[in-house]
Amino acid sequence: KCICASFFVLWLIIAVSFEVQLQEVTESGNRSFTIDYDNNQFLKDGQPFRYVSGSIHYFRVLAADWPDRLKKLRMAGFNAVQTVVEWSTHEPEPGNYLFTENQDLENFIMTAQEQDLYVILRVGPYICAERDMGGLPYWLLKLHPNIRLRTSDPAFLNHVDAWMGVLLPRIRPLLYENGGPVIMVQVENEYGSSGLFQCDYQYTSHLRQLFRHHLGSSLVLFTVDNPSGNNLRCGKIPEVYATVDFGLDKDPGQQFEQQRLFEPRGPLVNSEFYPGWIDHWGEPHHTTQPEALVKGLDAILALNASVNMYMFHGGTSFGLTSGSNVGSKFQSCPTSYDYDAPVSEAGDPTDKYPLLREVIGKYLPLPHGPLPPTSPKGDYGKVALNAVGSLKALVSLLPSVTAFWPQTFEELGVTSGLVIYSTTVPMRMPDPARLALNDLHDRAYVLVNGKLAGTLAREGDMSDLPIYTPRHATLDLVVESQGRVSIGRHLNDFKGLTTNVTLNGHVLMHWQMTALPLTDTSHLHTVISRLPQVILHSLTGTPRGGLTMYSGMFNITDEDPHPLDTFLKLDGWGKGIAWVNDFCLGRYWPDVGPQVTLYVPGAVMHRGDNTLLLLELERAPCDHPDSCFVTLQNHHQINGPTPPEF
Ligand SMILES: CCCC/N=C1\SC[C@@H]2[C@H](O)[C@H](O)[C@@H](O)CN12
Repeated sequence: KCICASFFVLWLIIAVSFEVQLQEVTESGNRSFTIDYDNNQFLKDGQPFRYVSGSIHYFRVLAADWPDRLKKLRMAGFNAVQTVVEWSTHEPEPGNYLFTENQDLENFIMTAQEQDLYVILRVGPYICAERDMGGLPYWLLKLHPNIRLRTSDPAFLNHVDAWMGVLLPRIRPLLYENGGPVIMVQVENEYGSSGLFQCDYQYTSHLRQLFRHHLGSSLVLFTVDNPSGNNLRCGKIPEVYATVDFGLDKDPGQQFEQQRLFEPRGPLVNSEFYPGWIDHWGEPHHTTQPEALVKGLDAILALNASVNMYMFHGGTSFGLTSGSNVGSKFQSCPTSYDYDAPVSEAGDPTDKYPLLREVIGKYLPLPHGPLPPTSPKGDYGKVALNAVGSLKALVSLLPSVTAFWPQTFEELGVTSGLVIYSTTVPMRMPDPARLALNDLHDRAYVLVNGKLAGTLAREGDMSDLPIYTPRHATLDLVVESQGRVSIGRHLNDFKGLTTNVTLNGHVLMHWQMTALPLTDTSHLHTVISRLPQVILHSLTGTPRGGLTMYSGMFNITDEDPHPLDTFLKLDGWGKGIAWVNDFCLGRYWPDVGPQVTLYVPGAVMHRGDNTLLLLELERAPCDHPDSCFVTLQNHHQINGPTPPEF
């Protein structure tokens, strides 16, 4: 009798406990994801939950490859994916919203759910991420030249409200409580840590209210800041959970002590644990040792913390979307966003991958199944190229603008690409005359009467180029944007000639400006198709083959239903932009590295004839037709030699 009574009491306790938990979950008939401040943990449906997340940015991977990359994240033992949402990707021009194909954010989120992953969204509006202007659309500078970005400036907030009024209603149905995988949403990005030196609490509080209005009151909102100095003091938003970010060189215990100063209770969270770091053109590729990475992750997980690895898979800044930084000098970011991540830019598991799965397996149940293999790569060999026209000849077919003073890219309505600024030297100058661009953003090729006289760079001395200018000489400045600064006080990084140009101290006026927006090839195709009219001009822009368009064809006869990923090797080429079919692969600059190949996803090619287009700005190995080629090879080279003089 005693035993029966004990069993009954035990059963009763279990039943009541289960009922209480079920009550929590189904009280409002919804699922729940909350913070348990009493036990310093997350609760999912009332049960303790810890996430081990990896960052994959959907806009740095083709939609065709999302299932593969997300599956690799899950099979590595991670249970969540984190991505930033890039405003400029979805609204390239005011009111022009893109949410399809490679910009189909909802599809990415639902694909993650299909791969048994929760989703953590960092919706900005500012995201940093080494993107052009930190993900903010360039047209904010066009519409409001004096705008104060990332503040409560109405010129900024009005557009933020409109953008979030489009984005957040798309996200609400995908929240965990509504049946979707989205468990948390981040407000802004490192607001206290990204060198703004302004703590506009009106701005950050406005964002909190805006997010609550669109996403409801129960969603976990969070911020992230580097936990040094006063960062968290400036970045913490009342009623929004503060998390930190730090790399494997830091002691997790000490870093989380900083978080505890602002969140005395609640889960420990490292929102960005780095397996690599930012690369810049002309610097060595940053890497970390697998053992150190695993040891660092183990130490974080042993503290029962939740963590996101930034990046799990970095992918590629296709097109001209990569940003830049301004430290001691201007530093532009390469097209590859490999980040020495556990899954390489081309989507292959690295030697870090199995080690991470092993350490995560100490804390979370691992999915069963074979580890993903390295995918085969295409070796399509040499592609012969021919010059199709000098840039100057091509540009002569485009509409231009005249103005007294030089205008910026933004004033001309150019997101990214080139602007050719032309003027006539008004008077006879002593030879040589000193050309000064004063504030060049970012790189300029200087031509006098159509002949290259020199190159000026923002990271160099742009204020003293000796040139020989006959009377009434034509001065052309081919100016390239290398990506807007993505962090800090230089975020409003206007591109082009942002101040006056002087020659021996004389201010040059009366400029003709021709924009060459380079976001896709449809524009260039139109121009090139009118080639016969410009064939009279010299085919190449400079004696070394720079400032010239080159085109070639390659045929893919794989029996494979689709072409294989491959890598574009540009031996002997200098610096430029490459397209395959109508897809802009991005900038190349093998002259300075560290990447000397461009990743070419199989999804941008097709069986049969494919076109390859290069806009080469500096030099081409085309003195002889036999040497004028590039190679599509089966391996990537992203830590190539960096010349000391760069
Ligand atoms: C204290 C300076 C912190 C700068 N933050 C960086 S540099 C690399 C990474 C990415 O930009 C990421 O988008 C940022 O959130 C954090 N971070």
